[in-house]
Amino acid sequence: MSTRTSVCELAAAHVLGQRRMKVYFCGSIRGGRDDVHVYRRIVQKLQSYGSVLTEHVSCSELTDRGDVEEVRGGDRAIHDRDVDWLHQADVIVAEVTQPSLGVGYELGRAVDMKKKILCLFRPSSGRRLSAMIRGAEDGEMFTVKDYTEEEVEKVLEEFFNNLNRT
Ligand SMILES: O=c1[nH]c(=O)n([C@H]2C[C@H](O)[C@@H](COP(=O)(O)O)O2)cc1CO
Repeated sequence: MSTRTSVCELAAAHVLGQRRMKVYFCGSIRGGRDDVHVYRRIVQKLQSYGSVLTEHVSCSELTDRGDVEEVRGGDRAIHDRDVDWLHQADVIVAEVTQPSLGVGYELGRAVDMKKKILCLFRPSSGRRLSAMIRGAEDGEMFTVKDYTEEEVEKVLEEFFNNLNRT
């Protein structure tokens, strides 16, 4: 079964046999935790579609030190765990308003893995999104969506409903 078929079928049913859709959520950690309340809202909504591999990114207790204390093996172990999760993921959702080297790296790796990707950006931040993210939009596998915090659940609903049709 191709990755695309699998994503569509999983999105349609939220489950396939015993397997729930796996979502990888990317959000800034060492890049700054200012938007953690938005990450929380996104992850709560994503959990209605499947299991979120990176729920820790949305935890308000997680500081900009990262989860080094929780993960034995330090930064190398965090990197290897997250790349492994990226391989497992059916879909990637990234909040890209707060610039983060780690999120940019994850997105580059996910493109290489031919994953379906949604990037969410809030223009109200006054920031201008990197051309390497905005310019990666391809109308199929890589989507960039400008949004306001109030409409975040609706934007996610639209994206996951469209996965059913593609
Ligand atoms: O402790 C961590 N745990 C972790 O899972 N990450 C991953 C998940 C996030 O989507 C992304 C954040 O990268 P950064 O820390 O450069 O902002 O990297 C990053 C760190 C710290 O860099």
